Amino acid sequence: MEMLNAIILILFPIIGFVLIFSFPTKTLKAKTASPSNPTSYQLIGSILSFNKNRHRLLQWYTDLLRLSPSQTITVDLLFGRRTIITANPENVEHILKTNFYNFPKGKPFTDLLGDLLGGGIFNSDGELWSSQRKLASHEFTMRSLREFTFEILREEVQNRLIPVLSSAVDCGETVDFQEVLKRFAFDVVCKVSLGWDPDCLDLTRPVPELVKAFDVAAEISARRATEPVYAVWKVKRFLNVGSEKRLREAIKTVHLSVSEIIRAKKKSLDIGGDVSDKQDLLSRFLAAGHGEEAVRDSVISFIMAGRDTTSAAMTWLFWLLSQNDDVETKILDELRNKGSLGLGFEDLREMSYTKACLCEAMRLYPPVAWDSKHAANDDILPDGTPLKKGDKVTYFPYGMGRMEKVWGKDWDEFKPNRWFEEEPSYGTKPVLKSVSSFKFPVFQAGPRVCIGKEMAFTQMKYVVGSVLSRFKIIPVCNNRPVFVPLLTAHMAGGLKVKIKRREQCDSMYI
Ligand code: HEM
Repeated sequence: MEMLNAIILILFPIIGFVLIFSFPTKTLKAKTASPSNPTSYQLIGSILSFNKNRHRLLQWYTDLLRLSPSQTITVDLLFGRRTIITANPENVEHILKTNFYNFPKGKPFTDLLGDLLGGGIFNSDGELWSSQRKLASHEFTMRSLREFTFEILREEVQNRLIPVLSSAVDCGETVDFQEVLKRFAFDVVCKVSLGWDPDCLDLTRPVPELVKAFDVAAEISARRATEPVYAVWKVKRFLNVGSEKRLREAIKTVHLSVSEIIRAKKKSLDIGGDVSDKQDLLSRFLAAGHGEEAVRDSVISFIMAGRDTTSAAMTWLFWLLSQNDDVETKILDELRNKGSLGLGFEDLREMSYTKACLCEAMRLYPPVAWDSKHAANDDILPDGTPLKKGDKVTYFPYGMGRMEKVWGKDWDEFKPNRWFEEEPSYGTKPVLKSVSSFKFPVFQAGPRVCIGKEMAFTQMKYVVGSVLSRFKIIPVCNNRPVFVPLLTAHMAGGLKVKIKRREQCDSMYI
């Protein structure tokens, strides 16, 4: 086996080199728009251009989409799957809603995450997806889940997040705020999904093995998609070498740990258990009679979907606020009118300015930068772009948030006011605009819209409000941070900050 590994490892780059350089490649070529010709740009055979831009795909695609008359491009790579990338809201509506059944995630996508997520809701199509969606949607509309989640948030913020930040103030430490928010979100999503507390917000303790395993598994699974030749990761997986070997080990840790938690939960449910033990998603799925493996896949999907998304959005918002004092002051004004005993559920509903800030941060830095489906049959997008069965079709929230045609000339400004019907003025209750989810598909849209959207806003408003009313967050470095996409986006190198206590803290709330 060792010998075989060595032979393939030597042969693979050679074969790759020959494949890439033995075919003529063309650089970007614009097609003239006409009714019979799609109004999209086409990149033909340009594996070299792809490779050259591999480290800056977000920017490359965004620039090309701006040049395209209908904000749609077609990438045709030699040996690769044809990919259509769109930032056009009408196309997005067609893909995510109007012709939803023609755009499943598809096997090429579910293969990438299949080892980790199995047939969980996040990684399935058809009947397998639909039955999980029905059950989960039912649970997510239940008041009991909302109350349970809010209680978890309150505990995690009051007993862990605030003390961690207070101690950083007292010691004058520099803190990686992205890491703090990630650990916070992991605790919350595990408590909601599994009824299990990983207790990882304590920065003095090493990151728990399960958290590390989730990080490794998510990162390597996502990197599979960026291999220029799709088969590379499959060969590595077959041989169990390199990153695929690390992935296999990480997935084993995740599966074993979650299975152990499920067995313990089943035992506690069998013997009656405490009622508070039964409010998490795991207990709800077990009560619905699903098998152990199906439940395991489902809860892992929820953890994956809910763990880094909220922390990514908040990390970027805190950075944007540090650059926009006037916006931060307006959030503080909104908080000033809230009760003295901490934020309540009703207070959160009224925090429309904070919600606008979150939306504006996610417009520029969406936690899920792009997302792909695969055409089940030939089709034509509303802008005239033809699709063949099997084509990869990507809608692109990152590019959409940066299109003048979608957001106007001031698209690059951080302007929460754009989310209101009218400029909010002091003393009046601002009304949020209803913005099409196909223009802002940060939570996806249509039948597969993010199931945790409301939970996410509750969590983010609660954290932003609780932190800002007590502390000023000051980045130690003034450079613009780098946005890294992967499965969920993050800030390269984290967000290193100093934290100051606000003087008026006591007069706001505890
Ligand atoms: C800012 C926070 C969040 C953002 C931006 C976000 C975004 C998204 C997006 C873009 C999708 C579609 C992904 C795809 O189909 O490939 C999705 C799906 C999903 N999200 Fe979220 N999400 C967030 C928070 C959460 C939270 C907190 C949870 C739950 C704990 C959650 C649960 C899910 C689930 C279960 C799905 C799969 C839905 C389905 O396929 O039917 N999300 N989310």
